Amino acid sequence: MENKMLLQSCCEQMHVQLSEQMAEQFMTYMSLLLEWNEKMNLTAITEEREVILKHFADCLSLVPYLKITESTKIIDVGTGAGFPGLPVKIACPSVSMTLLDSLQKRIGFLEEAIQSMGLREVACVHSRAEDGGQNPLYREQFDYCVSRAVANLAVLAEYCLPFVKVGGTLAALKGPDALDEIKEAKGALEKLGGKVTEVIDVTIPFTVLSHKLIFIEKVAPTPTAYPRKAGKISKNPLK
Ligand SMILES: C[S@@+](CC[C@H](N)C(=O)[O-])C[C@H]1O[C@@H](n2cnc3c(N)ncnc32)[C@H](O)[C@@H]1O
Repeated sequence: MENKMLLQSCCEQMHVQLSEQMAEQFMTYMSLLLEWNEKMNLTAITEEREVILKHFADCLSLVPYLKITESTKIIDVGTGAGFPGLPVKIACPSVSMTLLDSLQKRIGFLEEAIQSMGLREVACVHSRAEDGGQNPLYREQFDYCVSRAVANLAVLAEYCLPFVKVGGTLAALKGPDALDEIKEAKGALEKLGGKVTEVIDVTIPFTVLSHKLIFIEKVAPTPTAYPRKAGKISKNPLK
């Protein structure tokens, strides 16, 4: 199946609205991703079909579960080459999206991709989550924090929940061990002001691949002691 048709078909199956313009933006994103990937390590996925299924469709599986308004602000922590933040932004153009990563060279790629796709209201931030979460510009400023493949849930929650407003949500794309991670993160979530509200199983169309979407509501402000300084969080995860 031709690339654009494959993406459109995935979106139909996942109940994601995809206009012709959005489909074109995804094709631009894919070309740039594969071109830049020859010069720097952005993704281990190098086949176009796999990019569509394992990156684009995988990330777009979040979209039907997000409550988007004209003023929704989202941050993607540990975005890498823009996943899941850029697919979400393309599919939900009204959101204000912040893409945060600690690696400067990935930010260079993101800036070119955003410009080439003509996206507005996307900010790229070169920062560790540990620093960004203590910065008043970003702390408790977002309706959603989204994240994929960055850390186990106890560590991820400390990276991400400080960015989320009370009443907002951390949405994490997780693999098959998600339920064990939730159990292990129970104490961390309580300390950080988070509460798991929903876990959804998703199968990526045209594949046997599945993942879990974990939704964690921010039910109380995160104490100012969190996030702790770089290094401390992953060495000594909250219990
Ligand atoms: C395995 S990659 C995943 C990238 C992307 N989320 C995806 O799903 O393709 C992990 C990314 O998280 C970033 N990262 C790891 N720890 C981080 C931290 N403490 N603060 C900010 N970014 C971090 C890395 O630089 C890397 O780009």
